[in-house]
Amino acid sequence: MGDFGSDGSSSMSIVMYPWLAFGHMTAFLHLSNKLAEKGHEIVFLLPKKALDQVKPLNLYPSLITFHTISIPHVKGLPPGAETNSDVPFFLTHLLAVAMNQTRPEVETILRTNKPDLVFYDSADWIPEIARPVGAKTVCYNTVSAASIALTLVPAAEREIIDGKEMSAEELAKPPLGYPSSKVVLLAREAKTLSFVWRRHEGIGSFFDGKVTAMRNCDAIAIRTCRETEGKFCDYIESQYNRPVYLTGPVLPVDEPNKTSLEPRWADWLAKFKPGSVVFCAFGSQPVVDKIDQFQELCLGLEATGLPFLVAIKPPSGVSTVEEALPEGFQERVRGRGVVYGGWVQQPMILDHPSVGCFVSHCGFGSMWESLMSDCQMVLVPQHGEQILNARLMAEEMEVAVEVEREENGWFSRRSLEDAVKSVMGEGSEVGEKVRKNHDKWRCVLSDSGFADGYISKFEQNLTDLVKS
Ligand SMILES: O=c1ccn([C@@H]2O[C@H](COP(=O)(O)OP(=O)(O)O[C@H]3OC[C@@H](O)[C@H](O)[C@H]3O)[C@@H](O)[C@H]2O)c(=O)[nH]1
Ligand SMILES: [O-]c1cc(O)cc2[o+]c(-c3ccc(O)cc3)c(O[C@@H]3O[C@H](CO)[C@@H](O)[C@H](O)[C@H]3O)cc12
Repeated sequence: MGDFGSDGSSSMSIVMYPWLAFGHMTAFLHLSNKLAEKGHEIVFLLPKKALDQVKPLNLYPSLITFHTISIPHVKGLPPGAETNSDVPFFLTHLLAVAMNQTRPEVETILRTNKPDLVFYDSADWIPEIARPVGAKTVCYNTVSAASIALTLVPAAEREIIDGKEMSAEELAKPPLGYPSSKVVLLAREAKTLSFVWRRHEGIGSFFDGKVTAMRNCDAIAIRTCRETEGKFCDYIESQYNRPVYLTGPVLPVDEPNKTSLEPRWADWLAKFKPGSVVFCAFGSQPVVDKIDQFQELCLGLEATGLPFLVAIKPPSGVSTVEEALPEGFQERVRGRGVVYGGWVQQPMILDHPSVGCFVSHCGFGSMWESLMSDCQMVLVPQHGEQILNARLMAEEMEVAVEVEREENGWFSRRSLEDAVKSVMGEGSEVGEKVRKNHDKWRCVLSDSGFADGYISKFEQNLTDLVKS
């Protein structure tokens, strides 16, 4: 490599400051590992509370240094809230306000470290404080290109009259030039997008923040690849007139000395036949909010007759998953079904030989992990972005089955049971089709040169950017 970096060394010095959500921090850390593997130095900014959970993912402690940031209390947030997991969805904007208040601390860090590059996704003021220290900025998006293309491009701007909420039809309308008729939302699903354009005092809307973040950076990066989302990436590039760099899937590789699956899950899973267990996980944030929908999920899995392991946050109104379980459920499924409210090692569970099906909320991280796994996939997306990821997987790539919902958005135990049986049942036509397509995609994505090729190209893009 040529010489680059402000001090003329051959390694770049990078600061990362992801949005205060585990799905984002985890994705930024996986990318940090890939860049550290190439010899670059990273200072990773995160809230204190997140450190214990994120630290074990650091594969290069000598090159990736964590720096904890104090997240101030903002009126209206639960006491001690530091990440999205501590905050109900409708208060997320207050967490963004709190993140904005960390600006002076981050500014000091940048002045001290004088990095070559700063990566961020939510803190749209990063370019203003990075430029004076000579750093280039990369707005790194850990969500699908499709979800950015549908709502977060200049052409998706909406005129909000007197703070009036938009109709579902208005929310569902793709922006001019949007490149897909399949990866779209039904009107009832688009209601979950109303948060995107809703204005909040002192901070504007989510749309304003993201558009500012992408307009002001030196380059936009997206955790995706051309093979799955090329047309969406081209659309974003044309909308922002900024270079769009792709990192590829950026999944953690199997390390020879990696930690093993917790014995309690390894031992439990070992009791079942290969490929027989249904693993169900809904990401790092509480997503199934209503207790009756939470119970329907449990009852649907019970009805499949298959062994199952669920990792999910409790719904609103209760503090543990046990309190939310349907009556008599634990007794009925004892020995073959577990619902757990804590953190599990999802990638290792997906890798376990006994696990044959993944019921997922289709967060973008989970989407990549499931594509790389051998599991059959059933999708139960909850919010706009996850619904778009699900459409990409079920409609464009045809590698998964999405659970059917009723007009009011409700999914029944029966529809979940049917979806699981359709992919797990022997001789099922749908099951065969998605398995075949999934196998093809896994082959492409797990080819030894595929992910490495993306990272090498990405590193070259960064090098050119720093030198420019
Ligand atoms: O118990 C758990 C829960 C989650 N995880 C990991 O945490 C990550 C969760 O990320 P996901 O993207 O799937 O889902 P989240 O809902 O947490 O993320 C959210 O923010 C990031 C976006 O890219 C997602 O699309 C959005 O849903 C995955 O890598 C998953 O393996 C665990 O390892 N254990
Ligand atoms: O729900 C969403 C629908 C959609 O069309 C786009 C997005 O984009 C993002 C996003 C996040 C980060 C980026 O760098 C770009 C886009 C979404 O992010 C999620 O927003 C939630 C509300 O603030 C937040 O709770 C969650 O942590 C984010 O992952 C959502 C949509």
